[in-house]
Amino acid sequence: MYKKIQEAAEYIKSKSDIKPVIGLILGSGLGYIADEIEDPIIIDYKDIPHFPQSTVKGHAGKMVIGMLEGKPVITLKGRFHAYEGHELSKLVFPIYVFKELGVEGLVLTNAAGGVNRTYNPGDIVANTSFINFTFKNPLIGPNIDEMGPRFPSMATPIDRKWLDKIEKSAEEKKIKIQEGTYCWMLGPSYESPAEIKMLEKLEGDLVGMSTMPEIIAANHCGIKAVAFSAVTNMAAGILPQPLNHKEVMEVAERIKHKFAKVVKIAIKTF
Ligand SMILES: O=P(O)(O)O[C@@H]1C[C@H](O)[C@@H](CO)O1
Ligand code: HPA
Repeated sequence: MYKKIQEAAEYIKSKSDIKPVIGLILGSGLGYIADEIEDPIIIDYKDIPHFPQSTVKGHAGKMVIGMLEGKPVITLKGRFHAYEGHELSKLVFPIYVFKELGVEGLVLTNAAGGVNRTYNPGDIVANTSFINFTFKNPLIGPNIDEMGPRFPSMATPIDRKWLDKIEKSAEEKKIKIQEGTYCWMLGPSYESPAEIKMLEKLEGDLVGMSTMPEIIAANHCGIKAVAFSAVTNMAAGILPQPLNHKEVMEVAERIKHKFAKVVKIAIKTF
């Protein structure tokens, strides 16, 4: 696997002189943040050796490299989810490619359902802890020793000092960031109301179908990470209406200016 990571990284290096320090992964409907990158180099996933392909609406399948907030960044407009049928190790392939390219900080974003009843659609919530309700792990298989140890710690999944700086700066700009525990579910069906009741009892605050595998890989290979949810809907059963991906995309679109500000603060404060 390490050879494949190196080959992907070599291809990306051949396309851009920029050495990215921060990686961004943009969740459902959140890809617009990459449009603000200056002098962007855009690479199709299909051209990168061994890279998986995006199959979900709102995930463009393009890598964008350039400068944002004065820092060199590499961005994925579109991530990989287990429900698309990707092998679990493929979900985190880009994180290892980032590491190989020299990335030190990772900003993850996702669209999520609000389990915590104090949230509202449109809120931004920093993911401060994670519960794995898939009982699967992207590190299953031979360990990539060049990337990290067989048994990495998940004691501090996100970088608390970095998040403190982001929250302080957001507060000064009157942007509210809440905190919560993100529950990783497999999807692609949204949860049943009974599952959401279970998550509530277990003190989950957000529910989604991504992000945690990327957090695990970042912890494995020693990249500092922060993660933010756009609460696009209240989780199943909290409100009477059924959920749909169109609504998820619409709410992500509605809060795009606020969400983009948070991502830019994250880049600036790293
Ligand atoms: O990639 P993210 O986690 O932002 O996407 C969420 C989870 C599903 O892919 C989709 C469901 O609407 O949005
Ligand atoms: N559940 C799972 N994933 C999601 C949701 C949800 O309610 N909203 C956006 N992504």
